[in-house]
Amino acid sequence: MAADERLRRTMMFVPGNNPGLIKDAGIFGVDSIMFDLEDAVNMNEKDSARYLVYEALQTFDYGNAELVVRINGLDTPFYENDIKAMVKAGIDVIRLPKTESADMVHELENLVEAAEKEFGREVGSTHLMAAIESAMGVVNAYEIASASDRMIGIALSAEDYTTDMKTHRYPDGRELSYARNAILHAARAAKIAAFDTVFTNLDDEEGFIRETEYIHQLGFDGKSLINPRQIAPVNKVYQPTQKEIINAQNVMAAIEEAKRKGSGVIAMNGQMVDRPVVLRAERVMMLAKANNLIDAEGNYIEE
Ligand SMILES: CC(C)(COP(=O)(O)OP(=O)(O)OC[C@H]1O[C@@H](n2cnc3c(N)ncnc32)[C@H](O)[C@@H]1OP(=O)(O)O)[C@@H](O)C(=O)NCCC(=O)NCCSC(=O)C[C@@](O)(CC(=O)O)C(=O)O
Ligand SMILES: [Mg+2]
Repeated sequence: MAADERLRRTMMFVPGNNPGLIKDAGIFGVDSIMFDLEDAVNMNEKDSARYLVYEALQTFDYGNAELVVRINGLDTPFYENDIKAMVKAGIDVIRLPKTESADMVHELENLVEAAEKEFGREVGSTHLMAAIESAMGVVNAYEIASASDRMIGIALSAEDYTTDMKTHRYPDGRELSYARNAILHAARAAKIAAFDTVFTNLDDEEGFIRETEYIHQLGFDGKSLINPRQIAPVNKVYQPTQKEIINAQNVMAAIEEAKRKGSGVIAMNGQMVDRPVVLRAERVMMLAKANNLIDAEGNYIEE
């Protein structure tokens, strides 16, 4: 699947030092599995965690999930070995933590390219994403997002970000308002995905759903998660309604008719249907398919 055609509603952290969680990470139906070599792993376990994740990538079948690894930061002694091992293992995406500038993305990209050549991987096949965890990262969000053709997304990391901003996380999320909007605009301008931050109170399901509805409304592609219990609520929020699916089907049919008539625009029930409307309809159909709401012919399946 091309990197930009994927749904990325759910990207779940899996601590790289926990063999049990690593082994079972594929059973929950998450869109992207993110093995963590950074903050979930103690300093004295950095080498063993890297080895564990490398072996897991050789051994286990994670189905259609996109495989992501969060490497250690560029200010640590670990990141070069992380990059080499993960590229050698054929990881889909490397997530750089605490990204503050385009230069950091360039440094990562150069090392990834060298590793691809060293281990016989196709140059350009390893995609990149950046976690934005500071005021400097937010200010430079667009230059980070557009720093490389390999970039598939940028993510807000609110735990470190709120610390950098000398605040903390509140239930209403107002402290994240500027960062969310800046990151979303940077991602959209660079035509890559935008991921909202983790929600760390596993017992506050209501608060989690409220936050997910809010970031869905803003336009985020999805969220970073810490636990499988968070997958189903996100998918539910991102699930299109029957009305939206039927409208999307009608849009697709209308634009086909327009094409037959040699036009890129047509009216449907008095509403203009053009390229942006079609792109939105295509995304609705993609989400409907992912939620098993349409059959192979694209017909709505009654629940
Ligand atoms: C929180 C808890 C200990 C709770 O465990 P509990 O066991 O109590 O949970 P339960 O619900 O009972 O688990 C039910 C079943 O699922 C299994 N299960 C649970 N979690 C699973 C999982 N993640 N992957 C696969 N499997 C899983 C479990 O083993 C059990 O399996 P079983 O026993 O067979 O039934 C656990 O979830 C966990 O460790 N989470 C990951 C934490 C983590 O990675 N933090 C670092 C990333 S954030 C960060 O760094 C901040 C950031 O950098 C972020 C940014 O950059 O975006 C920033 O600055 O903001
Ligand atoms: Mg962090």
